[in-house]
Amino acid sequence: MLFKVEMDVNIPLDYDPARLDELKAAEKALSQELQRAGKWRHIWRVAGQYANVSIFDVESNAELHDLLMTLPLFPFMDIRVAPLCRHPSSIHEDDR
Ligand SMILES: O=C(O)CC1=CCC(=O)O1
Repeated sequence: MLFKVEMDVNIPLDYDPARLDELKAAEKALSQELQRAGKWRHIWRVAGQYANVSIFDVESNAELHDLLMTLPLFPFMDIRVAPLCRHPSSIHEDDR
């Protein structure tokens, strides 16, 4: 199942910079692990914003929920999720 996930990151201005660096490093490591596993298909920075648009490929709504909850930056994120399905004009056979 494919989902568009929009993540806005809002870090408090007085948050400890060293702790923030740790969280960002952990977030990057987990994101890249999930990308290698094929679960996190795409991640794009939204220009001019501390935000991304991502495409996830997971088995269920519950798997997506559990995965998003494990993100180290989850406590600082506003997340919007939209389910995706194949567009009838798509030429990509592997789109589902
Ligand atoms: O910087 C972001 O958009 C938040 C984020 C998600 C995965 C990652 O590595 O950073």
